[in-house]
Amino acid sequence: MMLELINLTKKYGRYTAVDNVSLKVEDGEILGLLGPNGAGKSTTVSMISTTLSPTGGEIRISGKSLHKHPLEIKKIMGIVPQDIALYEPLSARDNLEFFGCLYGLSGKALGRRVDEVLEIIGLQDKQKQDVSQFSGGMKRRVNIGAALMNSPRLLILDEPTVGIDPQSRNHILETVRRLNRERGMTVIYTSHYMEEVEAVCQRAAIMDHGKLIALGTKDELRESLGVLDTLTVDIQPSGQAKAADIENLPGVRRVALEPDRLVILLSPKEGSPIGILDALKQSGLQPTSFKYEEANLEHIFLQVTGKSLRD
Ligand SMILES: Nc1ncnc2c1ncn2[C@@H]1O[C@H](COP(=O)(O)OP(=O)(O)OP(=O)(O)O)[C@@H](O)[C@H]1O
Repeated sequence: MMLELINLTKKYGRYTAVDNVSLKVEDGEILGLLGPNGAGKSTTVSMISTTLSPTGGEIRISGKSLHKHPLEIKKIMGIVPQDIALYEPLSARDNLEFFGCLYGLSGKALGRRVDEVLEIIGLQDKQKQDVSQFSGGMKRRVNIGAALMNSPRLLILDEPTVGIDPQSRNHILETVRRLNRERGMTVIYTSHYMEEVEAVCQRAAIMDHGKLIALGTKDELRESLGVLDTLTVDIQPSGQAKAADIENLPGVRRVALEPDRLVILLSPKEGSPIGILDALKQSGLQPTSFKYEEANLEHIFLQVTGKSLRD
């Protein structure tokens, strides 16, 4: 077990920003931390990175209490904060060297690690340029590089792709996947972008009003929350469909009947699209084509928080 939060709580006066959150992150896992603005994601991440101290509860990393062993544990963590913290007049290489020194590296070992990290973040060609000349996306990559200098086993990224160009964004997503795949790095990834979390993370934790309200793989969340999938079936315009008949099929929750199309909301737990298509054929309808859309994280999020992530 890489990380365990046990009843983690943070209060500001009477306001509870993180409310009794418990969760476990396995070794080698990428966990997405999702939530609308003010949900408590950054506060949670700041407690894990020791920049904030909890009001209650406990954080364990690799089985050890963070409160009791902060220095030892910080050696295995890399934190990429939301705000970029670099020395603008220095080059990318000098910035990485600086962070390496903070982690106690020096001499040849430092030089080697800087080369490795420049390769990981894909900025070997630009290593001599001052960071002040970099785009937002390139600065973000150097920021990630700084967190990688001590070869962390647990990497925590707080909204790493906000407001950057698509090329750097793709590079960052691929870097996270690569670090996880090739080095078995455990990653916590907070984001507003649902498709990023779907593309990168094995599980997602959804927070709202300081509470953890859902946790699991996309399929687990769909199942446990009863989120509905959508089956759209094109039918011969001459076919006679009766909404009532279709609504009685297993798993069907709602049917919209159009002259040449049926839109069916289906519980994946209780019914299958194949079963419905068969039943439609048997009742004399002729489906000409169909589209099945599984509920994605965006739908799941909307259902559990009642909000869209990009409000
Ligand atoms: N120092 C503080 N004093 C009082 N309230 C605070 C303080 N810091 C944060 N909060 C409040 O705690 C809540 C959680 O904030 P947090 O930054 O953790 O949310 P978040 O999920 O990271 O949102 P965002 O995506 O906007 O960063 C917010 O309502 C915020 O206003």
